[in-house]
Amino acid sequence: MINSKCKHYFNICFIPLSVIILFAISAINTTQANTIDLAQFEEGAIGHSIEYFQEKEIKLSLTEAQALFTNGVIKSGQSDSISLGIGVAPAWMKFTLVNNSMGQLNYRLAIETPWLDYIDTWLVHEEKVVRHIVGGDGYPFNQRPMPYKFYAFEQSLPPGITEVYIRVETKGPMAIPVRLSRVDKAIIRDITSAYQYGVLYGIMSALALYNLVLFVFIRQKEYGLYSLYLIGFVINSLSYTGQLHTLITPDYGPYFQDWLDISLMITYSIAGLHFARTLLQTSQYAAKLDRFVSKITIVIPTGMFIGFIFNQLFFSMILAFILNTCFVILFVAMGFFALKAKKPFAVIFLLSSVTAAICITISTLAVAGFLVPYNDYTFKAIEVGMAFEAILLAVILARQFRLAKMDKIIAEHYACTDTLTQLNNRRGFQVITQPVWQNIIRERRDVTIALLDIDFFKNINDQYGHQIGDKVLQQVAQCISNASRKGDICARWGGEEFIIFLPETSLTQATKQAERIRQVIEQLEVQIDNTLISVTTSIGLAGSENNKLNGAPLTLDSLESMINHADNALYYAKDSGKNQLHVANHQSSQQS
Ligand SMILES: Nc1nc2c(ncn2[C@@H]2O[C@H](COP(=O)(O)OP(=O)(O)OP(=O)(O)O)[C@@H](O)[C@H]2O)c(=O)[nH]1
Repeated sequence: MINSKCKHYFNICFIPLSVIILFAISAINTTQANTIDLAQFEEGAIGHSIEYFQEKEIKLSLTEAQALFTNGVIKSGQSDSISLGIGVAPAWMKFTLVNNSMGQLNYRLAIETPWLDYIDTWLVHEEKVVRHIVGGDGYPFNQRPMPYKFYAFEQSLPPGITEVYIRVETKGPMAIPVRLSRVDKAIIRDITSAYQYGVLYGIMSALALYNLVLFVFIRQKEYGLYSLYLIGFVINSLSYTGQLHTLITPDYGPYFQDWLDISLMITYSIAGLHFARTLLQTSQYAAKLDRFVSKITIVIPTGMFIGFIFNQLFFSMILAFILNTCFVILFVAMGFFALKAKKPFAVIFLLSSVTAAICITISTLAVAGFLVPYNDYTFKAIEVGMAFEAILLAVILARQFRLAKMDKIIAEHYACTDTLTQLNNRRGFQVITQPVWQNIIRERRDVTIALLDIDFFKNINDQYGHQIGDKVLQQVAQCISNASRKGDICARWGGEEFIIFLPETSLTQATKQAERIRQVIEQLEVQIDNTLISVTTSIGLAGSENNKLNGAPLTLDSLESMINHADNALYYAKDSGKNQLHVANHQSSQQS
């Protein structure tokens, strides 16, 4: 017991731990030098090589900033991404590039967060400003240094020393991951990145679409919410990685883009939380948590909307970050509660949510420049984690779908089966015979109905008791089933009465068949302790000859009248002394 529990928890922790180790290994490739020697530098984040300070109140000119870099209090970058908080004063950064070769070297400089509003870069060579590059998402797309998802520009660096000064001003999070790459390397990285995002978004979009189709046809909430969650995440990811604004909303301006970013951020969180509530049915065993989740998805968006009305981006942004953090924590919490309540799929859900939480934390810390190094792997950890989560959640939904289908099949089976005899019940008989009947009419075939009733059954009940009566019913049903042909449809019609539907059988052929069954039952001996009980049956038969019943061609409605004819024939058989077969159409009886 303990072992299997340990195994469960080990499973939950193993994959997230592997992910952490992977990222820790990837962290080794970081830049440490203060001055960058281009002969030994092809590409990478250069936060460790940056010196920086923040403006106090007055906007500084380049000359004033240069003076402060020489005489003022400056800090050295301690991580790959310089991170200073949300809504803080503009930052100045400086680093030095050394080209010891004889010729020009082509490099690209990129700041890989798309939400920095105003970025100015000055390249100073031999104490002269050789280029001033203006950009940031505060500018329309066509005014940016290059048509790229982030602030980026390319430059031929002459032999000697080039000092780079960057000023960044933004209302959003001041996370500044500066990356320097040789242009050829940057292009290869762009292509690789496009493929990686293509695969990630492809998987997630396919899952979203598939579940959307399921939702449209099945109308079960969790499929729709899951789909919304994934679509929301993909669009949000496109937006915060700058790709959405490059492709669709390039010229809508920073105001639109900022509000779109935070709206998308909460959309997928809300859909995700409601999806988890519905899937895990938390209201049944974690009512308080469930209510909290519901409330938070109403209160925070309302607060953000009020912030929007009063144009308080900072306020709404903080609320969006709170909701996003709650989303990660609550997802895991719901998984734990579900595991405690022994809900099906809780282990898989917890595994997926813990992995996603770890990956989201890795990406957030990497961009914030805290503990986790900033690199391609750590920046994309969030997408990898979410894709992993999306696949596991899809597995849960698929298994749930299969179980629901099996439940339906089982329910249908029970609805159509007589529990005592395991033959079809009246409903089962109607369900099964309906398509066969249609086929018979279409193909102008013959069919016969036999109604069987156990003789003096009340006496058996009275003499031996109801339980023994049940046993007799079971054995008679077994006899009928065994003696019938493969295509015949047998059912318990009610009480001690049975019906057999004999397709492709004319009345003449069926008479022989029914007589055989009557004889088999007559020979049956049900053993109760030391007593042997014998029973007989009376049988009424009605059927078609040359696809006609009483001279009229069979129609869709003739099944009911054929059963009525068989019932009348049975009555006649009973009335004529029982233990005999009577054929309705021929108005004659056949005495055993
Ligand atoms: N043990 C048992 N008895 C049942 C069940 N369903 C119906 N019966 C009994 O079957 C008996 C049918 O009695 P009757 O309709 O008088 O029929 P009969 O005694 O067979 O008389 P004839 O049909 O005229 O030969 C009743 O006593 C019912 O209670 C059942 O599921 N189990």
